[in-house]
Amino acid sequence: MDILEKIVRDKRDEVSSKKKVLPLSYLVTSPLMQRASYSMAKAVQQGSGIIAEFKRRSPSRQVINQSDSVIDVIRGYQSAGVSGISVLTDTKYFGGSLDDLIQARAHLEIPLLRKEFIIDPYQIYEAKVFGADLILLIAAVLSPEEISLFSQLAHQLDLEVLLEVHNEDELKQSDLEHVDLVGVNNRNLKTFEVNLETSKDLAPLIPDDKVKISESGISSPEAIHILKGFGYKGFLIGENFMKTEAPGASAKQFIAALRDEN
Ligand SMILES: O=P(O)(O)OC[C@@H](O)[C@@H](O)c1c[nH]c2ccccc12
Repeated sequence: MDILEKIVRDKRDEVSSKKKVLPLSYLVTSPLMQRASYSMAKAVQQGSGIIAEFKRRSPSRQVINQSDSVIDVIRGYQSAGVSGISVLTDTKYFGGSLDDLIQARAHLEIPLLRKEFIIDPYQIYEAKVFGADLILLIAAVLSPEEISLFSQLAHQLDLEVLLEVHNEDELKQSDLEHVDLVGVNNRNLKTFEVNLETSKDLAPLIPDDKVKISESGISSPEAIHILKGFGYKGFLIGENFMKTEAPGASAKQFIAALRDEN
């Protein structure tokens, strides 16, 4: 069993326990379901394009940053001029939580992505209630039918959809009708290998009406410059900022360097 299969197996158990404690009917009737959302698709096209991630640890790197609080980091990111924020909500493998998402929401006026392994509609309602503006759907763990159903549900809840792919087959098999942004993950979630060529190779296969996002392993303004040449508008960056002393200040420097290049 590879790591992705393990994560998904644990996620199914987690979701089924949660439903017993907080039934879907409670989420659906929450007044928070009516909250207006920010558009990541618009934000990345109008701003720096950087989507900065709050990430304490990951299966490929046990300690990235265990000391900074979510509020300090995302406030720093926001004032650095990022277009949006991503918060991991998986606890077992990434050390995140829904509480991180709630805290982030309370301090942000820019789009917020719930970074999660979504395998059940329940988690999409959760994303809405706990403050996200968009959800991630990972093609490697969903059937084409699930991608279609989950993305329709997200739109009904006024959430945008970022569909993550990392090869041609995943892209071709996916129903993109209700997908707003297509993210190419440069990290293979099964082997953890990172290769920016993945973004370059898949770029021409992504339909023009989808906002292109390049995810993972991005550590220099030069890389962004190259990816922009392939049509990418958004850039999801976690470790490169989180592993430094001051993630917000690092993001600020990075964005200043980007502007200098243009
Ligand atoms: O820390 P990085 O290499 O900059 O990567 C960020 C983000 O792309 C990565 O955390 C990620 C991309 N897709 C995911 C799916 C699940 C968990 C995490 C991820």
